[in-house]
Amino acid sequence: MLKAGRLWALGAMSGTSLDGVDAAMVETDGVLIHGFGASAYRPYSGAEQTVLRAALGKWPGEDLAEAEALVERAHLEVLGGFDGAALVGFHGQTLAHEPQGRGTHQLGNGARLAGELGLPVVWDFRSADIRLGGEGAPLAPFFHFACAKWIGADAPLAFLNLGGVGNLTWVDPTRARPEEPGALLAFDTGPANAPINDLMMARRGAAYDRDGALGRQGVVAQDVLERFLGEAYFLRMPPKSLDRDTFRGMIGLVADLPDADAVATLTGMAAAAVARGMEHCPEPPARVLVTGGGRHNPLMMEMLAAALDCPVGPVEAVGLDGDMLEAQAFAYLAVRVARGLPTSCPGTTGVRAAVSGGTISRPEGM
Ligand SMILES: Nc1ncnc2c1ncn2[C@@H]1O[C@H](COP(=O)(O)OP(=O)(O)OP(=O)(O)O)[C@@H](O)[C@H]1O
Ligand SMILES: CC(=O)N[C@H]1[C@@H]2OC[C@@H](O2)[C@@H](O)[C@@H]1O[C@H](C)C(=O)O
Repeated sequence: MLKAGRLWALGAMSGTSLDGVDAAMVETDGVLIHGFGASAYRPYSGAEQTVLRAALGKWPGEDLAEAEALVERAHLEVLGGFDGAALVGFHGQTLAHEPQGRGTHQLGNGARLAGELGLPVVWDFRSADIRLGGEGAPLAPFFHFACAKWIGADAPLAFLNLGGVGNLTWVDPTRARPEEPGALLAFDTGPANAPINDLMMARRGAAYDRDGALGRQGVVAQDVLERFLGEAYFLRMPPKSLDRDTFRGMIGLVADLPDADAVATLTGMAAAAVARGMEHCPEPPARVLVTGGGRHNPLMMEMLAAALDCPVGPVEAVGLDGDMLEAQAFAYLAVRVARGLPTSCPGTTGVRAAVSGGTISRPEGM
C-alpha cells in the first residue's frame, strides 16, 4: 500500500460518447485535492469510432482483439506524453454495463499498460462494487466531494455530468468524509448526448449537433417527451445506473419527426431527465455545476436552466475544467485505491458498504 502524503497521479477516461481519450494530472493524498496539472485529449478517428461502435454490448471472450488494441494504443499515445506521475488511473472503454446481470465491461488491459508505461496502473474500478451489490457507477462522486472541498463550498451543491449518459451527484460539503451517510447521493439521470450523436450520425453523417444548431431550428414534441418520462427508470429510487444504450428505443420515439424536431426533442429529453432526477435530492442544491460535453451545447444548457429552479452553470464558474473532470476523477480515485480508501458507498452506487474498488498492476520489478 502507498504511504500517506501527496503525489501526482495521471488519470485517463474514454467515455461513452466514443469521442476520444481524456487524460489529466492531479496532485492528491487521496483525500484532498492539492492541485491540478497538465491535461491532454486524444480523439478517436472516424475509423476507430466505427470499430468501437461495433464492439458496444460485447463481453470478455467475444471477438474484441482489434477494439482492445486500439483502445490501449490510444491510451499509450496520450499517457506517454506526461512526466512526473507516480501512478496511473485507467478507466478503459465501457462496452457493456448490466450491474444486476452480467456485470460491467471496460475494455483495455491495465496490466499490459503498466508494463508499457513502466508505472503502476489502477484499473477495473467498477467490478468490486458490483460484487458487493452496487451499481458499479457512477464513480466520480467521491471526486466531486473532494472538488466541493477544493472550491470551499459550504452548502449542498450538485455536479451534473452531461456525457453520453448524464449523471448527477448531490454533495453536502459540510460532512467530513464522502462515505459518511448523507454526504453524497448519486445516480445516472438518463441519456444525454449519446442518442443525439447516434441520430446525427444516422441522419446527417455528423458526429454531434454542434452548438445545438440543428436542435435550435426544431420544436420539442411534447407528446414524445411525456412518453419518454413514463419510462420505469425515472420512478426508480437512486442510486441507479445506465448502460449507454439502455434507452436505445428513444431513437424510435423520434423516428417520424423531421431532423430538427427529432434533435430538439432528444435534447429536451436529456434536460427533462435531469429535472426528474433532481426531485430525488435530499434538499435543493444551492447550484448545479455542469461538466462534460453537454455544457458546450447552448440549447441543452438553456433547456436545463428552464427545467430547474436553481442556478445552473458550467464548472468553469468555480475554476474547474469540465472537459477533464472525469480524467481527473480517475487520477484521484487511483490514489484512493492505492491507499485502501473507499471509492464508492451506499449513497453513490447502492453498494452494501463503502468499498475500495480497482486492481493495481505494477510493471515488473516495481
Ligand atoms: N460544441 C458542442 N455542441 C454540442 N454538443 C457538444 C459540443 N461539444 C461536445 N458536445 C457533446 O459532448 C459529447 C462529449 O462529451 P463528453 O466528452 O463529456 O462525453 P464522454 O466523456 O464520452 O461521456 P461519459 O461521461 O458518458 O462517459 C460529444 O460527443 C457531443 O455530443
Ligand atoms: C458504466 C459506465 O461507464 N458508466 C459511465 C457512463 O458515463 C456517464 C455515466 O454513465 C456514469 O455512470 C459513468 O461514468 C462516470 C465517469 C462515473 O462513473 O462517474
